[in-house]
Amino acid sequence: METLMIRTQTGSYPIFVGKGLLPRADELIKDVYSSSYIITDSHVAPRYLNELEKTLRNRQVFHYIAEAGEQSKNLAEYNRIITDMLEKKLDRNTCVIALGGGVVGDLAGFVAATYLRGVAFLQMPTTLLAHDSSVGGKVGIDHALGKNLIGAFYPPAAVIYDTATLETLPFRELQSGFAELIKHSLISSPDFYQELKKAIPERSMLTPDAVGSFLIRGISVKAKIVELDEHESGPRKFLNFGHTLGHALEKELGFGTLTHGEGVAVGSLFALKLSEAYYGHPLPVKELAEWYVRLGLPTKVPDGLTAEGLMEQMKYDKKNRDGHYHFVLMKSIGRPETRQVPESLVRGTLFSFMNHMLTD
Ligand SMILES: NC(=O)c1ccc[n+]([C@@H]2O[C@H](COP(=O)([O-])OP(=O)(O)OC[C@H]3O[C@@H](n4cnc5c(N)ncnc54)[C@H](O)[C@@H]3O)[C@@H](O)[C@H]2O)c1
Ligand SMILES: O=C(O)C(=O)C[C@@H](O)[C@H](O)[C@H](O)COP(=O)(O)O
Ligand SMILES: [Zn+2]
Repeated sequence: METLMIRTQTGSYPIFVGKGLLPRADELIKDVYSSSYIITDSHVAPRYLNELEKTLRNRQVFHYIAEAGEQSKNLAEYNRIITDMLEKKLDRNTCVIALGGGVVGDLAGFVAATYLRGVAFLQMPTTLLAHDSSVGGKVGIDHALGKNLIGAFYPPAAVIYDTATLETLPFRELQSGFAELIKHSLISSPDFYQELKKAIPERSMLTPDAVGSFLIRGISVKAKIVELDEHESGPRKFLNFGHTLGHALEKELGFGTLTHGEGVAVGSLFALKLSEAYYGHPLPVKELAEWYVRLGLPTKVPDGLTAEGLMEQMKYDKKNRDGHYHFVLMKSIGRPETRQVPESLVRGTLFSFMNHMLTD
């Protein structure tokens, strides 16, 4: 097991990473609560819920199983969970445990942040993508008008990441999580990016064991940025690289159609194209696109979407200010910057991005 401590101005918490941690959850959770309330989903529950419940046998343990998928990250599901907790008369000495991927983590975290004005929260991630989502305290739900528009910063008391759970992850979810790991490499260092590309050049090499060796590195990139700027007034925005278009694609296609990582992959290519247009020098867009193709990740805006629809949707991005688009751009790999980008440049680059193959 490896342990990373994340220390911010508002507190600190451990991130435990290793195989076989699920049965050790009770030992790793230091505090004792009157009740544990596990929030999980319909794919994770049959595999891991029983195992977790058994380890928490000394407490009153409840669970809630949401339908798997992004469609559950909304106000209706949030309301059902809060109602269930209230009906069970759970008090403030309750610990909400998120057992699952980023959807469960974001939803359960928002429940924990708001139930009786806040109760303890624990993250137990089970997807590769959740190496990102379980760390840093961003919790929230989607609104019909856009992604993650309702939420809070609410750090967990601990993250317990049993990487053995990645063995049962569908391959598409491994690809999706890998896109966020690539993002962590892109925003941090050309060396990390090249090492990752060399180790996992294509889909047949993308296995839980292969990514396992880079997990701590990815988590460390995230943790260091969060330590500097927990509430996203500055450098934390870099973690949002590729998300402006990515989130718009997820929403416009209908939540759950594209995985989050697939959106981030296409969004990252667009952000690089926009960076080329903004700075006026070439960047390795084709190289990244070719890597995504070998990994089986998308590189294009899916058919059926319009540039104007996406321009409109990107207006909901939380980085924007005073009606202007703000993007995370890349001067070169490992050198992200947040910039206000003129609407005409965003529109022109988007039209061209939608009408040309990057890999030609
Ligand atoms: N809070 C943050 O900082 C942050 C960061 C990145 C992404 N996110 C959010 O995370 C969400 C995406 O997370 P995700 O990709 O983990 O999606 P997810 O939670 O929907 O999980 C993906 C799929 O895998 C299944 N699954 C999970 N663990 C499994 C396992 N071990 N074995 C078999 N199946 C398993 C789930 O049931 C689901 O069908 C998005 O809503 C995104 O916005 C949040
Ligand atoms: O932790 C962050 O900060 C991130 O931006 C990480 C992203 O990968 C993640 O998808 C996050 O949920 C996006 O946040 P949002 O503020 O753009 O909704
Ligand atoms: Zn993300």
